Amino acid sequence: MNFRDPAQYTEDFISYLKAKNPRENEFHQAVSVVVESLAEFLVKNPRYLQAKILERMVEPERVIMFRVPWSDDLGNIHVNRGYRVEMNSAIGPYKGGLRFHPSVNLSIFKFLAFEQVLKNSLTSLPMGGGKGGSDFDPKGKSDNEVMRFCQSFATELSRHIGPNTDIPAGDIGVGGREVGFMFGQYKRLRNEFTGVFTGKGIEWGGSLIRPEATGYGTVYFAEEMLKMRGDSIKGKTVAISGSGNVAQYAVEKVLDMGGKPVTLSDSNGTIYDPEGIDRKKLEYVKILKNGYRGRIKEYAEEYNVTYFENQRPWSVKCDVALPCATQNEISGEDADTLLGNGCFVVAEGANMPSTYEAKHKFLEAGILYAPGKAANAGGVAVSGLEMTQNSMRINWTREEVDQKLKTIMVNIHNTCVKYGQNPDGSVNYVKGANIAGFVKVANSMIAQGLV
Ligand SMILES: NC(=O)C1=CN([C@@H]2O[C@H](COP(=O)(O)OP(=O)(O)OC[C@H]3O[C@@H](n4cnc5c(N)ncnc54)[C@H](O)[C@@H]3O)[C@@H](O)[C@H]2O)C=CC1
Ligand SMILES: O=C(O)CCC(=O)C(=O)O
Repeated sequence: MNFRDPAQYTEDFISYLKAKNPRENEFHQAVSVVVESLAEFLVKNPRYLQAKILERMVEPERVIMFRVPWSDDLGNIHVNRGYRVEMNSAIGPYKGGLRFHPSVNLSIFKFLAFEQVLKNSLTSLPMGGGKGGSDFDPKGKSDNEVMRFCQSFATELSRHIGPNTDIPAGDIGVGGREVGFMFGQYKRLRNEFTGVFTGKGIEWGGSLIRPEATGYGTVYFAEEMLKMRGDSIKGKTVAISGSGNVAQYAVEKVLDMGGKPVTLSDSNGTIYDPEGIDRKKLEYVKILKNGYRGRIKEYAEEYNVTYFENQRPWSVKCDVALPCATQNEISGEDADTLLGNGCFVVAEGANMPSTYEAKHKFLEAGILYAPGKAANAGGVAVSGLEMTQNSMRINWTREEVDQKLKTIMVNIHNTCVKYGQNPDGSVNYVKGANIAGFVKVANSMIAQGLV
C-alpha cells in the first residue's frame, strides 16, 4: 500500500478490502467513503498506518451467525438466520441495533456495524459498535408468532450479550414489542434483571425520549447546520422518507420547529401532502404503522392526497430532505432531482441512505449534507443514557433526557465542524464525522496494544 499519496492509498486500501471481502457491496461502500475522508489525515499521521488501525477496524472482532427455528400459529416450522457482528470494543461494550428484515445479509450487518463504531465514538459516550438481526420478516405475522421468533432468537443471542459486553437495541423491524420479547427471554435464561437491551418499555427500565431520539436528533442536527448560515427549519418544506420510528419523530420535531413535512413513504410507495402533515395526521400515521401495521397508501385514501406507487419522495420540491427509511434509497439521479428542485439541506436519519454517487453529488454541490453517523446518532446516544440510568438505578425526566440529547447533537455538530471545515469556511460534514469518529477509536486501540 502506498503510504505517501492519499489517492493511491485509498485505491490500494479499497482493493485490499474487496479482495478480502468479495461481494459485500454495502460494506465496501461504507468503508470506501470513510477511507476517502481519512486518507489525507492518515498520510499526515503515519502512526495510524504503521499500527494498521484501519485494517484492524474493518475486521470484526467477532461474527456470530446462528439458526433461529420457530413455529407459526398453524404449527408449521420455519428456520431463519440470526447474526450479531461485534465490530469494535475499543471504547466500550458493543452497542447497536437489531434489524429484522428479509433483505439482510452479512454485508449489510458489517456495513451497519462499521458505521456504528464511528457513530458511537462521535456521541462521546463509552460505547463500542455492533449490529445484528435476522432475515425474519415481522410483516404479516401475529404477535404470538413474533414472540416465538424473538424468544428463539434471544435464546442463542443471550450467550453472547450482557450489560457490560454487548447491548442490542432496535432498528428496522425491531421496536418496543420485539425488544420486550427478547428482554423477557434473556431475563428468564440468565435470571438477572440488567440493562442488557435498550429501547425497553418505560415501566421496566427504558428511558424517556428513546423512541423519539433518532428522529428528534436528526432534526436538531439539521437545525445546527442551518444555524451556521443564519437560517432555521422554520418555514421550510421538508421531504421525509420512511414512516417508521425515525420518520415519525422527525415529522414531530419538524412541526415543533415550524417546518412543513410533506411526504412519507414505505416499501410500496410515497404519499405527498402539499398542505403539510400536521399533528392530527401524524397521530393517524402512528396508529396506522405502530398499531395495526398498515401501508402508507391508506394515508392517501384517508386525506385524499397523491400516492406515488413504488416511488420515493425525492421528486417532490423541498428545501430539506430527511431520508429516514433504509440504505441506498437516494440514487445519483434522485440527488440530481433534489438539487435541481432547490433542496439545500440533507440530513440522514437512516444509515447510508445516499448511494456513493448521491453522496458525491451532495458534496460537490456544497449543500448542507450530514451523513447518518452524525445526524442519526441521537438514537444510540439516548440508548447510552438509558444504560447510565439503568446502572445508576435512576430515571431522568423527559426534559432532562431531551436536554442531554440536544447537547450531544450540538457537540457532534461542532466536532464535525472542527475536523471538516474547509479553508473557505464551508463544512464537509462527511470528512468531519469520519475523522472525529476514527481518532478516538484509533487512539484507544493503540493504547490497548495489538488487539
Ligand atoms: N431506530 C433507531 O433508533 C435508529 C434507526 N436508524 C436507521 O433509520 C432507518 C429507519 O429505521 P427505523 O425507523 O428504526 O425502522 P422502522 O422499522 O421503524 O421503519 C423503517 C421504515 O423504512 C421503510 N423501509 C424499510 N425498508 C425499505 C425499503 N427497502 N424501501 C423503502 N422503504 C423501506 C419501512 O416501510 C418503514 O417505514 C434505518 O436505516 C435504520 O438503520 C438509525 C439510527 C437509529
Ligand atoms: O440504540 C442503539 O443501540 C442502536 C441504534 C442503531 O442501531 C443505530 O444507531 O443505527
